[in-house]
Order: sequence, then structure tokens, then C-alpha cells
Amino acid sequence: MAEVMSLSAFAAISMIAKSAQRLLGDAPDVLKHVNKHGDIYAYFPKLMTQPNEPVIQLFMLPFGRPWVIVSDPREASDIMIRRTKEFDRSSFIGQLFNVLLPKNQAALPTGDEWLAHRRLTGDVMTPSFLNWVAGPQMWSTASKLVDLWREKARLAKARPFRGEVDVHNNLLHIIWRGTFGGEIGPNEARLKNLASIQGLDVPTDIDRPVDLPEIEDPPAFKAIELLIKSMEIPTSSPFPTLAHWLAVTFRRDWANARKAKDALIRTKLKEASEELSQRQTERDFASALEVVVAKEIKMAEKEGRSADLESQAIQDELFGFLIGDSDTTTSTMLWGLKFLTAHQQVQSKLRGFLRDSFPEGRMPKIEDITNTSIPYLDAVINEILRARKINPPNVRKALRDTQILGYHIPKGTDVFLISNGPGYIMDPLPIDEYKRSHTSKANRDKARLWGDDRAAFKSERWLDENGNFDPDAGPMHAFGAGQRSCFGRRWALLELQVLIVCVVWSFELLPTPPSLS
Ligand code: HEM
Repeated sequence: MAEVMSLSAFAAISMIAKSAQRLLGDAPDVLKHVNKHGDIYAYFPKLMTQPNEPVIQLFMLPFGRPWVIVSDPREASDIMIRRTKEFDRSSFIGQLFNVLLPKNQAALPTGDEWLAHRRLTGDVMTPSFLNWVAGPQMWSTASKLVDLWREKARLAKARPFRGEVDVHNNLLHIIWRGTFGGEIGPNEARLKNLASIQGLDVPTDIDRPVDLPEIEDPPAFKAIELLIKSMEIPTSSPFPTLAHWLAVTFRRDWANARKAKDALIRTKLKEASEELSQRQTERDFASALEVVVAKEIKMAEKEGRSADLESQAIQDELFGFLIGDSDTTTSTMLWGLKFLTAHQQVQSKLRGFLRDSFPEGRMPKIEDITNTSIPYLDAVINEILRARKINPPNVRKALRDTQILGYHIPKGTDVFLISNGPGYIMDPLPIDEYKRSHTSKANRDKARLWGDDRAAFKSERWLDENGNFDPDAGPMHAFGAGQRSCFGRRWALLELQVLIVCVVWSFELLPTPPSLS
């Protein structure tokens, strides 16, 4: 365990001792972890337990400000929900978005411009758009995933096969279709390809995964995937904006992908402007893009200006749906499949509730899913979101000199509120009540915290004594909290609902051998 020391400039926030003696601070260890495990977020909880304190600092840039990492559900809620005059969206997020979508709401500080973006896009998250437009698209893609896995299961003859690419492709397809309308993914062609194969040689060892033939993705799909992947560059570079700009400007395939994306969005915007006249009611809209274009026309009329249907704001908001959705829902769904496979009793209990709720005996349709309340399904989804070990932090910037749990936080500091560590899925770290902010103390009674079973995957924790789903049973900050919480939360929850219902209804997810788990 690393030795811990304190710095006088940052009164008494703990740091890892060896980092203090290096010009590059913690960056080498963080990069080592990223190279080995592929993500930075699972690293933070491990760090918290080294000094065993709920607030630590990390030195990521030579001569740069340290990052402050906090792991405590009560203070995190307090900062995100109540201390909004002291903390706002961090410019760290802006650095990630600067190159590809600088005018997306996620990159904007809270204020009039951000609010105007929320107004412009808000109708996409209404129950009528979600249930009547996006939901049916989600369901038709989910049922294609079921067909694809049926073919794979037939060819694999009871051996395991890889499914993560299928989850990723289908979720990207859903968000593309919901955002821009039309097909983009390779699903249909993949399915046809597998259906045309009579049989394959499979390994004699029943635990060895089968390699199934794949086909190449269409160019537009590859371009979008490449750009989404490029968002990893600023996350793992000490010079985020510069590194990202260099990559998407000078690497030919990435530069081409960026041009293809811009051209595709402009074409879609032109098509939408022409088709809007045929939309009589909200239910006739074919995509989020049409909803946003219609809203821009309405807002322009109200404000007495001419509508700008190809503005940077519209383009960045729409592309932001793809960025906001792609990795987050894919990783949640993959964690979900992993948990349901590891916890067979949860899977069969969920299947039992589905069979009882939809007694017709066929896979439930979208209207069945949206019109039926199944508390255990909501509980399972929330537990998956809570228990994911890799969870991006919610990052805030200090707007003035302030304090967190008694530590001095200078104006401009980026504060990373993690929700996959102590207090959430690990034992809480010791905190003296007097160190909490006055708003945190005043709201102490409202804070509902998890008990000693917090590390376990236990869906029942989300149900009250009458079996009803209780969304406030305890802390879960996978979507952040407060005014800057996830804009796409409702979309994501419906998407997870549809996919989990279709998959659990159609398949028994059998335990995988330890080498594959
Ligand atoms: C399981 C899926 C998802 C997870 C776990 C997730 C998580 C998050 C988190 C943690 C934040 C930051 C919250 C904060 O700082 O308080 C966020 C913001 C955001 N998310 Fe999501 N998200 C998901 C799906 C989506 C989807 C489907 C969309 C769009 C269709 C979306 C669009 C956004 C946008 C635009 C923001 C920025 C909001 C703002 O700055 O005001 N997200 N999301």
C-alpha cells in the first residue's frame, strides 16, 4: 500500500507519496492502468483506499492543477443538487468535446445558452416521442438482435459465442435511427449471412467459444464508429484538445470520417426540412432530428428571427446523442448480461415476472413493454447501473474558493465525484459529521444510504416492503444528479428495458466457464 503525505498548498488533501516526487505526478500510473485495463474509471476507487480518505488529489499534468477525487454519496448529491452556485459542469468535459462537438450542451456552462439547447432538444425526451417513435425503433432493432443470436446459437451448437460486438452494433443502430432516421447498421446483412450457413465445425471442448463468420460494416457505420472511438483520445491525453485535433485533422481515415459525418448530418437536415410539412402530429415524426428542426422553427418564430436549420448547435446536439448514448448504454447492457449470467436466480426470477406479466406466450411488443409496470425489471436495471464497476465520474468545477469535507478547494479545480467506490459499492470511508457542508448536514435525514450488503448484486434493494419499485431507495449516480444530470436518462432506461425484456424472454443466459467470465 502506498505511503501517504500531504501538501501545504492544498491543505491536507491526501496524495500518493511517490507522485509528489515526479514531474509527471500520477499520470504515469494512470496511463499504465489505462494501457492494461483499457479505462481510467476503475482506477479511482482503488486509489481512494490507499490513504483511506474520501477526498484525494491526483496530479495529471506537469504544472497543472491537481484533480480532486471525492467518493461519498451524501457530499456528491449535495454538490450536484444543492451547491450549484459553487460548482458547475467542468471544463474537463468541454476539453473532451471541443474538437468534434464544441456546441453540445454537455460542454456548455450552466446558463442561457445551455438552457436554450435544452429547450431545443427537450421534446425528444417526452413520453410521446419515446413511446411512439423511438420505442418502436428500439424494439424492432432488439428483435433483430434476438434473431441474430438465435442464428449464432444454432451454429455454435451449445458452445459460447461472442456477443459484445452485436450489442454495440445494435445500440449504435438504435441511436442512429432514433436520431437521424433510416438504417445504418450491418444487422440485416449479418443476419442474412449467418442464416445462409448450414453448419460450422465447432470445437470439441464445449467451453471453447466458437468463432463465427463476420462481415464488413458499411462505410458510413465505420466512419461514425471511428469518430466515437476518437473520443478516447482526449480522455487519455495530458493535452486533450490538441491531441484530439491532431488525430482527426491529420490521420487520413479519421479526417475522412469527420468529413463524412458532417456531410451526412447536413444531408439529413436538408431532407428533414423538406419532409416536415408531411408531419401532422408528434407521432408522425420519424427521428429526433425532425423534432429538433421543428422546434427550431417554432423557437425562431417566437423570438422573431429566421430559423437556422443547419446551425452548429443543431449539428452538435444531434451528433451528441450518438456520443452520449454509444459507450454508456453498450457498457451498461454488457454489465447487465454479465450480472444476469453470474446471478442465475435473478435471471430466472426476472423471466418469471415477464412470463406472468405477458401471458400471451409470444415475445412482448413495444406497447406491451411501455404499458406494463414490472417493479422487478426496474429494480434489476437500477441494480445493474449501480453495481457496474466501471462508471464514469460526474465532474464539476469549483466556481470559487470553497471547501469539500473540510478541505480547501481553490476556484477552478476539477472535482471528480465517483460513484463506483466507497459508499456506493464499497464500504464508506470515515467522515466526521462536522466536516460536511451546512446543506449536507441540513439534509441528513433525507440521505438514504446502502447497508453492509452494498457490494452485493441484489435487485431487491430497490423494492419496498410492498414490492413496489423505489427509485430513491439509496444512492445511484450513474446518470449524475441535479440540473446537469444526464439529458438522455429516459431514453437510456427505455432502451435497457426493451433490450433486457427481449433477451431474457428469448434466451437462457447460461453460466460461462471462468476463463470467459
Ligand atoms: C446508460 C446510459 C447512460 C448513462 C449511464 C449516462 C450517463 C451520463 C452522465 C453520468 C452524465 C453527466 C451527468 C452529470 O454530470 O451530472 C450524462 C450527461 C449527458 N448525457 Fe447521458 N448517459 C446515458 C445515456 C445517454 C443517452 C441515451 C443520451 C442521448 C440520447 C445522453 C445524453 C447526455 C447529454 C446530452 C448529457 C449532458 C447533459 C448536460 O450537460 O446538461 N446520455 N450522461
